[in-house]
Amino acid sequence: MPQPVAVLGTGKIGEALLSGMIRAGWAPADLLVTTRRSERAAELRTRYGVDPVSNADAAKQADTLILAVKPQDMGRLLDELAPHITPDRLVISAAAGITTSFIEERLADSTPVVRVMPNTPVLVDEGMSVISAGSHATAAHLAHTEAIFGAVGKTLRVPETQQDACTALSGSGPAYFYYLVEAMTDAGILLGLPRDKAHDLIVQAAIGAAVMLRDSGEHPVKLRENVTSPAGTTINAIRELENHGVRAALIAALEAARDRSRELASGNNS
Ligand SMILES: NC(=O)C1=CN([C@@H]2O[C@H](COP(=O)(O)OP(=O)(O)OC[C@H]3O[C@@H](n4cnc5c(N)ncnc54)[C@H](OP(=O)(O)O)[C@@H]3O)[C@@H](O)[C@H]2O)C=CC1
Ligand SMILES: O=C(O)[C@@H]1CCC=N1
Repeated sequence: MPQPVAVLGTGKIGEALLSGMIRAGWAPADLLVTTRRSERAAELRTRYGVDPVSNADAAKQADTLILAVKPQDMGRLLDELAPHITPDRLVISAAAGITTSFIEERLADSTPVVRVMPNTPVLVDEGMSVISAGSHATAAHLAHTEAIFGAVGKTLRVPETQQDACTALSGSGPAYFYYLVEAMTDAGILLGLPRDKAHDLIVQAAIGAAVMLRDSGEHPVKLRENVTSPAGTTINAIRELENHGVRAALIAALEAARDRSRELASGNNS
C-alpha cells in the first residue's frame, strides 16, 4: 500500500507527475494535489478523480510532498507549509535552481529534503529525473524518490553541485529538440514540402536517431559519419551548420540555461 504522496502546485510538471503516478498504479485516493485557482482544481478532479486540498492539509496528510511551484513562488509556499511539516515527512522539490539548503532553512530542523529535476517526457514514461540529497535525506529517502520518479522514466543521482548543469541539459533539454524540429519543419516548407509531411518526416527522423543513440552502442560521431557520404548531401548541410556556429550556439545556450538556474537559487527572481 503506497504512502500518501502530495503534489503541491499542479501545473505542467506537477500534472505530468500526477498522471504518471496514476498510470504506474497509484490510486487517486493515495494522491493529494494542491492548486491556486479553483478552475484548475476542477480540471484535475475531472481528469484524474483526485480531490484537491489546501497546502496545509496536504502537508498534514501526506508522507511525501512534491513541491512543483515556480522557483519564484517557493519562498511563499514554504512559509505556508512550515508550521505543518514535521521531520518525519519527505520534502521533494522539483523547482529549477532552488537548493536543498534554501528549503531546509525554512522548515523544521532535520526535515529531509531531496532535489529533483524531472523533464516533461515523464508524460510518456520516458522522463529523466536527476536526484540529489539534501543534508538530512537518507538512502531510504533517495530510494523512495527514485521509486516515484522511476515510475515515469529514468533516474540519475548526482551531487547537488551538478544540478544546475543537469537542469540546463536534461530539464530544459526536450525544448531544444522541439525547437530543432520546428526549425527543420520550416526548412522542409522552404524546400517545397507541405507542412504536415515535413513535420512527420522530421519527427520520424528524430525518433529513429534517438532510438539508435540509445540502442546501437555507437558514439554519435560514428552514427553521423554513417549518414555522411563522400561528396553527398549531408556533408553540405554539416558545412552550413559549422559555418553558422551551431555547435558554439548550443554550448552558449546551455551555459545560459545553467546560469539562469543558478540565479533562480535565491527564489525571488522575476
Ligand atoms: N515545465 C518543465 O518542463 C519543468 C519544470 N520544472 C519546475 O517545475 C516547477 C513548475 O513548473 P511548471 O509546471 O512548468 O509551471 P506551471 O506554472 O505550469 O505550474 C506551477 C503551478 O503551481 C501553482 N501554484 C503556484 N503557487 C501555488 C501555491 N502557493 N499553492 C498551490 N499551487 C500553487 C500554479 O498555479 P496557477 O496556475 O494558479 O498560477 C501552477 O499551476 C518550476 O519550479 C520549474 O522549475 C522542472 C522540470 C521541468
Ligand atoms: O524553463 C524552466 O525554468 C523549467 C526548468 C527546466 C525546464 N523548464
